[in-house]
Amino acid sequence: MQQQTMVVAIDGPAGSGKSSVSKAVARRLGFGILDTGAAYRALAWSVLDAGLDPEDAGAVIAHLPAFALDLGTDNTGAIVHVGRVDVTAAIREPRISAVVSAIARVPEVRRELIARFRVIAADAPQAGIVIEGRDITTVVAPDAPVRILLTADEEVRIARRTAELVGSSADGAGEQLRRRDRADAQVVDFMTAAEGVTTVDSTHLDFEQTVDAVIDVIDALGGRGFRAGGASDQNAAEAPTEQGAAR
Ligand SMILES: Nc1ncnc2c1ncn2[C@@H]1O[C@H](COP(=O)(O)OP(=O)(O)O)[C@@H](O)[C@H]1O
Ligand SMILES: Nc1ccn([C@@H]2O[C@H](COP(=O)(O)OP(=O)(O)O)[C@@H](O)[C@H]2O)c(=O)n1
Repeated sequence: MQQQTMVVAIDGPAGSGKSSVSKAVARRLGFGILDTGAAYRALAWSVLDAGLDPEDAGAVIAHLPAFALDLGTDNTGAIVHVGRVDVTAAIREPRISAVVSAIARVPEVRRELIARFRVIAADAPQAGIVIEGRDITTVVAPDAPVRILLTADEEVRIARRTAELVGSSADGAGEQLRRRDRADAQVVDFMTAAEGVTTVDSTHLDFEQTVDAVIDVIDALGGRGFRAGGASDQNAAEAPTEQGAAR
């Protein structure tokens, strides 16, 4: 990862608020965003679109060279294209959530997408970028100056995710989220903070409070100073290890 681009790395389970909170944080700081989950989802979409079986790792790997991903970093709502098709909305459909973990567990897929993430982050036009996913703090950008694990209790995450869905797509959303977390956790540990990673628990925080808690961590680590001049103008304070957890 080129360090000219200030990186804020955020990991967490499904429904913890990674993409919505990251976007709001990025908007406040004038940073870009990189939603890595959107890339895995776009690959799942592309595999289905090509009529391939997402459980067939060999077929998925063979499909990678043809996978023309264009992942925007604009913090007002990153657009996702596969080739010329805008898949921004389609990749959120339950049929994609149902198969994405099978694709994301293939090591060759992870290697390829991580390489693409590094290029996108390094080429981002903004001074900084918030990269969010499952393995950002540990694998994609372990040297990022700001690394955060965003968590919330499972019932709260399910309630937030279900509230977004309408009608029949809400049915079974909780069970699907649980199943996906279980499958994903076999590949990377995103439930416990790695060394040097600050936990923000949003269980008892509303959306704005969560955004504030993340910004507080960034400020405590001197991350905001990168905004103006490309280098931190604050002394990196000792990072808090827990933020935002109401007690
Ligand atoms: N602290 C919070 N309080 C209430 N709702 C939240 C909070 N954080 C996120 N949300 C909402 O929860 C839903 C899931 O968030 P999302 O950003 O999609 O999570 P993730 O990207 O981790 O799966 C969204 O509707 C979002 O607006
Ligand atoms: N860094 C990442 C990000 C996502 N993923 C995979 O991509 C899927 C979709 O990620 P997402 O972040 O869009 O999921 P939500 O948390 O938004 O529900 C996850 O369920 C993982 O299987 C991953 O393996 N590694």
